[in-house]
Amino acid sequence: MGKSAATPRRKPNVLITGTPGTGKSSLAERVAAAVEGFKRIDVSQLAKEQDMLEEFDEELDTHVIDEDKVLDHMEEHGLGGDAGGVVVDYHGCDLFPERWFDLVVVLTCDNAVLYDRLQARGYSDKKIRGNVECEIFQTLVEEARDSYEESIVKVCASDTIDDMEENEKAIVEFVGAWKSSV
Ligand SMILES: Nc1ncnc2c1ncn2[C@@H]1O[C@H](COP(=O)(O)OP(=O)(O)OP(=O)(O)O)[C@@H](O)[C@H]1O
Repeated sequence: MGKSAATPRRKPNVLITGTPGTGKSSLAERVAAAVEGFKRIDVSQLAKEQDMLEEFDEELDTHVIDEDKVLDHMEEHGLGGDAGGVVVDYHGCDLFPERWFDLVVVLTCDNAVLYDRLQARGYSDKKIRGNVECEIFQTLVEEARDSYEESIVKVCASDTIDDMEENEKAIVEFVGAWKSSV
């Protein structure tokens, strides 16, 4: 993964996105554990903990986050300053300011593998179908490419534990190679 030094951040900020179940939380946890001083923000978890949820969306079978509140909170807690060193994971990417991130990793997964993972979570058939369709249509890949500069968007397979280890290694290397522009 190439280095981008367009910002004065001392450490890069990394966004991990992808369809639910592709492995964002698992990878973000590993990265945060592997890089000293790196902080993780799981956006869904944050919205729940800080009571920043809007109504329950019956159609999507999930809570909708209050984006304005979540973004303000994130800006104040690490994304707004020059320190950097935040790894964020969320199943969306077009809500965040483009300037926040130096690397955007989109995880993808084989449809059958994803189906099994979501079924193992006890999701309804409808919710599984919705998410697998999201993966088939490569919705998050397109959203990331529409929202961020092409050179910082990396699409990575996340089918196996080997993939996860490889993705972790690539992100850790990217962070290690980072040099601030000031
Ligand atoms: N690359 C992988 N290889 C094998 N299993 C994986 C991989 N990535 C994730 N898993 C497993 O798949 C399940 C879902 O992973 P995880 O919770 O990290 O996904 P997620 O993308 O963060 O989902 P959500 O958006 O719903 O939070 C977990 O049981 C995890 O252990």
